[in-house]
Amino acid sequence: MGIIERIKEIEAEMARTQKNKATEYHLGQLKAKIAKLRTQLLEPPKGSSAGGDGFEVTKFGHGRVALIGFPSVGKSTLLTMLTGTHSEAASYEFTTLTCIPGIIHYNDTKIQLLDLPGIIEGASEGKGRGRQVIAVAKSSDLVLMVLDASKSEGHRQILTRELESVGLRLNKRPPQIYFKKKKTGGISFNSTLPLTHVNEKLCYQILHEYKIHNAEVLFREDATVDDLIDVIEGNRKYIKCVYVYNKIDVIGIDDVDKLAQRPNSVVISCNLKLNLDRLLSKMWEEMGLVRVYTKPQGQQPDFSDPVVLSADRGGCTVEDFCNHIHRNLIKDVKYVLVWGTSARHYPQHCGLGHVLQDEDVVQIVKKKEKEEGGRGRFKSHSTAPARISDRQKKVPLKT
Ligand SMILES: Nc1nc2c(ncn2[C@@H]2O[C@H](COP(=O)(O)OP(=O)(O)OP(=O)(O)O)[C@@H](O)[C@H]2O)c(=O)[nH]1
Ligand SMILES: [K+]
Ligand SMILES: [Mg+2]
Repeated sequence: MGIIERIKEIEAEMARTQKNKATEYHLGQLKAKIAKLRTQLLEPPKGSSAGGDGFEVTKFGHGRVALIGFPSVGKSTLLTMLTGTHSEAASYEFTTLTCIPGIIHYNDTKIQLLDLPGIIEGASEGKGRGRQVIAVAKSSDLVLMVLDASKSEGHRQILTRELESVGLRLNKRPPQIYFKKKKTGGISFNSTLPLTHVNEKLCYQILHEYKIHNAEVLFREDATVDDLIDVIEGNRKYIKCVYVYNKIDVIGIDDVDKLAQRPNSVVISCNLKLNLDRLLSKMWEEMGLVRVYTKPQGQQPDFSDPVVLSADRGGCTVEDFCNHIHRNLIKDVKYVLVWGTSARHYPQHCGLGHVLQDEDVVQIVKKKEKEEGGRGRFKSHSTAPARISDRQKKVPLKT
């Protein structure tokens, strides 16, 4: 029997089993069995080079966003509208057969947008190009799940299930469970608060299923069995998702209103160019990019070319900022001056651990420079600011 059939069989057994106190251990065990099989399913078949027939697209820009959705919901139309790169759109399904990258220029940053073939139920098990599409989703910083506003809400659930079954977790943060395998000592099970979903025995049983007999487990939140399995598997990818309801031109205003009020959702119409600005600003917000402008001593900051940092990827501290400019810079830095929302007063003297925020301006004071009387060797890009916000106007030239 193949892995998919075995998963189906266990799912059927779970559906048959009544949920109660007496069956919770058995159900937990079955969940762990399915999780193990799904992980097996993700491993590339023996003898094949990993991801050989995937959609290899080089990462570009400050972040990557993937368009995921059923066929003909308008993914390609949207890519063409937002990036200016043409991607063929037509009224028949599976018009797009590969991955097509475009670039969104927004807030002085470049974001790579990827158009992809439509996926359908069963994608995670290899239907259509589902596996390749999902692999691209996994490599992204944000998923835009494109939905047809006139179609059933069930599509969103089906797609979410497909993505979840391959280890993607949308709009969730990693469970607050500390888990560490040990060589000896048995299982130590602790929690910092009362648990309502998992007890010691259930935890043992799940670990037993994974043949783990020595480990430290500490629950820091009232997590579920599924959370515990996610932590044990350790290969989950936590990714943000915005639900994009396209084609609102074909539904009534009341329905548009309802969809717009759903969490993490944006309603748009590509045909009528409705609400695309809102989509872009939501996308930007969710990506959590932090633009930091460098200010050479005695000059205007360069407001056209920010250093772009991200809390999720690489971090946003002064140290991360310095490493971004040059990997050897850090050892010469004495302190930095910071203007912007992260500063308590202007300018604030900050150390390497200071966490920067979007649109901060930073001047680096080097160890040597100070001794030499502050002659800046720091690279200046331009003196003419391209765009100055009110906050940025407060940065004095002289400093
Ligand atoms: N009414 C309406 N139709 C739209 C809108 N956006 C796209 N369409 C139409 O929907 C159809 C499918 O658009 P595509 O962009 O090809 O959709 P897709 O999701 O890329 O489709 P596949 O590549 O086949 O998965 C086309 O006929 C588009 O003209 C919209 O806002 N409103
Ligand atoms: K299409
Ligand atoms: Mg398409």
